[in-house]
Amino acid sequence: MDEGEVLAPSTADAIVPVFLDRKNSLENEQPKEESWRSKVARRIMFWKSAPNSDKQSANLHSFRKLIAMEFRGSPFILSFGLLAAILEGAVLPSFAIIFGKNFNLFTEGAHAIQSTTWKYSLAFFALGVGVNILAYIRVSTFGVASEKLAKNLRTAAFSSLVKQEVSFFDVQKSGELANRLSSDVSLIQTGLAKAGQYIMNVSQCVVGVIIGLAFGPALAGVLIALSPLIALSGAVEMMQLSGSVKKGSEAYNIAGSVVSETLSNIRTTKAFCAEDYEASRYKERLGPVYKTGVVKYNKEGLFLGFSMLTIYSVYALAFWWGGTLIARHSLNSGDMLTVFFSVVIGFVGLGQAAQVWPDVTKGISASETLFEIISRQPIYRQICALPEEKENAQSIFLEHSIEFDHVCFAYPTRKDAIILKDFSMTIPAGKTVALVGPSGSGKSTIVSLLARFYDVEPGNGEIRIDSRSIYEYTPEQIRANIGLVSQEPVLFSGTIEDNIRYGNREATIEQIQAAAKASNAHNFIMNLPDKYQTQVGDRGIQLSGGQKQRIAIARAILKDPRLLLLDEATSALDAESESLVQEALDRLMEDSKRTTVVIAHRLTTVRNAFLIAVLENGVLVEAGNHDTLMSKKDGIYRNLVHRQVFSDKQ
Ligand SMILES: Nc1ncnc2c1ncn2[C@@H]1O[C@H](COP(=O)(O)OP(=O)(O)OP(=O)(O)O)[C@@H](O)[C@H]1O
Repeated sequence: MDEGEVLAPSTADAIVPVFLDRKNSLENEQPKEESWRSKVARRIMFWKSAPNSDKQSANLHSFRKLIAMEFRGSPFILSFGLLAAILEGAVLPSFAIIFGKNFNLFTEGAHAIQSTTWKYSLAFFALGVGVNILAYIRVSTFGVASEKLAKNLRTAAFSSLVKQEVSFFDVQKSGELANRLSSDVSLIQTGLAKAGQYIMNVSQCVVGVIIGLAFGPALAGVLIALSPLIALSGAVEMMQLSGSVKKGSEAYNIAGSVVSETLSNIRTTKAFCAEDYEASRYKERLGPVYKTGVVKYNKEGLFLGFSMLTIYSVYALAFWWGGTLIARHSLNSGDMLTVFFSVVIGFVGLGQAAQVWPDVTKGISASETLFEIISRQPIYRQICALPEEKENAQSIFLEHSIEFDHVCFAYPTRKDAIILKDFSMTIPAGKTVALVGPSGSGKSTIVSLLARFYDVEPGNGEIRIDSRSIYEYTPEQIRANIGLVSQEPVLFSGTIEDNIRYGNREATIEQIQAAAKASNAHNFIMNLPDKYQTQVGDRGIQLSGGQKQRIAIARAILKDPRLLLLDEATSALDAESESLVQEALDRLMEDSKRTTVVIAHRLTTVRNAFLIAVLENGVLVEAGNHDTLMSKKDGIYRNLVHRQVFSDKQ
């Protein structure tokens, strides 16, 4: 196979799946003749989710997956529930048979009533006991199965979500995704629970109609012929109701956004004394919710009344026709009542089935969007090395250098804005390299490319680690060797110990304390009432910026990474915190096995770096150590340093 050859997904038997939607750039790619490329035979494979051609087939597909998932999870429970639902549905109209027979008995005189009526009473009681047991089995089995399904779906969706590439989250709103896990799964859960009722109702309808036809086809036929009328009135009522409910919830969603926005930004609201303003904004948006509610209840009353009128009209006709048949001796009174009640109970079942059907379909369509998340494969660039080369790549990491070779990069969401322009730089292993330059010049972008948060498109330059393309490693292999401390240290709710342990989940408490000591965090932690067991609050809100930063550094120390990425780790701190954090960082950078890329706003913190790279608008404009760059008359770095010294003095 030629170097740089691209295999179609069907022919590539990739070791690691690769996902990239960059057809255009591929077409333009001109593979360069480079010696490192000949070291490994490799293939590039591209994968893209096949678009769903047809909504209905997608729904059906998701439904099948859902059922398969459910049966895999709890085959016994659900089969048992299904059987119970069918039997329960059949029992309900059967009552009409006993009712009809008992009625006929009442016309046969006192002796017959006294000697036989207890049998019918017993039969009624037996049906009651049967329905009781079957209803319990149906509700509990479908309920348990739906809980189990919800748990499985949430787990699968969440683990798929966290595996997606970073650019996925640039497009998708995290709130919306979280909402899917909550509301879509609830819809599916309700759908499944209601499916039990639906099956029971359908069985009730079928058995009711069969009994009716068996006992009095002439009457049952008329009732069945009128059933579309009942169904139509019920459907109109349902459509009106669901339309109003949708409008109501849409109106409330608009109002509800004020609540979530205000509560999540409560500090800003308070700082601007905007509590009353927000309250009145909420009240104003609740206006349409109220109006929709008024319309909804008026319509509900009107259509309920209309549907009741239709039902009673059908009853009236049925009794008139039933009476006529009795008068003609075509039907006895008991059978007339059996037919009437069994068919009516059947219709009631049909009506109830129609009512729960929207919940079932909502569950099915929610499963479609959820399965989209579950089955989505992350898109990233991967060059698959031969197995032995791959193994080698994992065991040796960053022994020589990192090279950026004519890298051009634009973010996937803003393809027309080129952030890095023909950027080349070599970072020797074991050294500290600083990136400086004005805001927006692309410093953090370089860190993101190293952490494989984003990938450089083929043909737009290369990033190499020890002369091997960074894309021969999987993102996980790279990240396992990286420690990232960012400007905004992110802590998770939990204890301080939990947060430091994030760097190495196998670490002992002694190792955690050693890391905290090295990051100058141990002393402040020991002064807290619960020490390492102190809860840091949501996103670490109960700690100061400097404290959070030192915990983030302890986390990075515990990981003991080969490559340390410090993205303005001290910029938001006061002088005292900064010196404590800087001290911790210096200690972390000291390790001769560790390579460090540091972005620093304060240039005093990077003067000891082996190499300082100055960026402007994504272009490397200067590079060298502090002394070399300071010796350059009118040098950009020199000017930046002078400007900063001047502003510090002021
Ligand atoms: N996820 C993203 N999607 C699209 N554009 C982005 C994204 N992240 C950054 N950018 C853009 O890339 C450019 C470079 O940003 P970058 O964060 O790399 O700059 P920087 O030099 O680190 O800036 P600062 O010193 O302010 O952190 C900016 O114009 C920014 O708007």
